Amino acid sequence: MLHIRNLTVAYPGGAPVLHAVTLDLRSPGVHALVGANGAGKTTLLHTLAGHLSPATGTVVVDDREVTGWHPTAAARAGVALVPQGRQLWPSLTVAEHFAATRPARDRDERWTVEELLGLFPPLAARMGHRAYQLSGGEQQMLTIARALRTAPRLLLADEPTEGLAPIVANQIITVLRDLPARGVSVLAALPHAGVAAMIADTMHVLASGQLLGYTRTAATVSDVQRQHLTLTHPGDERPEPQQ
Ligand SMILES: Nc1ncnc2c1ncn2[C@@H]1O[C@H](COP(=O)(O)OP(=O)(O)OP(=O)(O)O)[C@@H](O)[C@H]1O
Repeated sequence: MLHIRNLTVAYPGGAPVLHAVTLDLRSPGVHALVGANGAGKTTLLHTLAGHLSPATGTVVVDDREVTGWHPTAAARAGVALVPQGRQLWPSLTVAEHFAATRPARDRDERWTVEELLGLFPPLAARMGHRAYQLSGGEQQMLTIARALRTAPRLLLADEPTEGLAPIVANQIITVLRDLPARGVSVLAALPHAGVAAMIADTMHVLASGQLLGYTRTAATVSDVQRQHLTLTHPGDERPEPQQ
């Protein structure tokens, strides 16, 4: 599904912020990228979505090498980004967001507006409202719905519950959890193992630009935190094999 090999990424004029990241997601599902602020989660998702080109390494999605592709080409390969901070078009209505976004690939898959409103019922009453008039939760729903409109097979979600009230965060989590059953896998960047444990089948731990290993969420949250702490100590690094 997704195979990342030795990915090193730097911003222009800067030192690398991702160091030889290797990650395999072989099974459809919800996968979490867990790490503290500045660990490199956003950088990795933006590289996968084609917004950044790696200095070295490769990215393969469904047997197609997409390394360094333009974002529209990555979208055609079935990758969609739900960016941190939402980045909606403030003056466009919900309906106009849907109208302006089309499936990116020659695939049979389609998310109709009705299906998207079924996932996010609060948006149904807001079709004529502009993005800036929506609540934070509604904006996040629209951001995810807009990404799904491109008919992805892999949804990259950058801190999808950030800043949301618990009840709204739970609505978002429920939708993300159900997406694999509808043919969409999820890679979600999350700062806390607790939320990751609610969402994900596997957690991949990123620290200071290095991917340290993964754990299944069957482990308790405290196990994950202990493993993270252990793994972040040089000399104690014994990453589990990547899935
Ligand atoms: N546009 C940029 N130019 C230069 N450096 C950047 C840029 N964006 C991020 N960085 C740096 O890259 C490193 C990784 O940042 P990144 O945003 O990927 O981490 P993150 O894990 O997503 O953290 P956060 O949760 O705070 O977004 C940080 O040191 C950050 O300062």
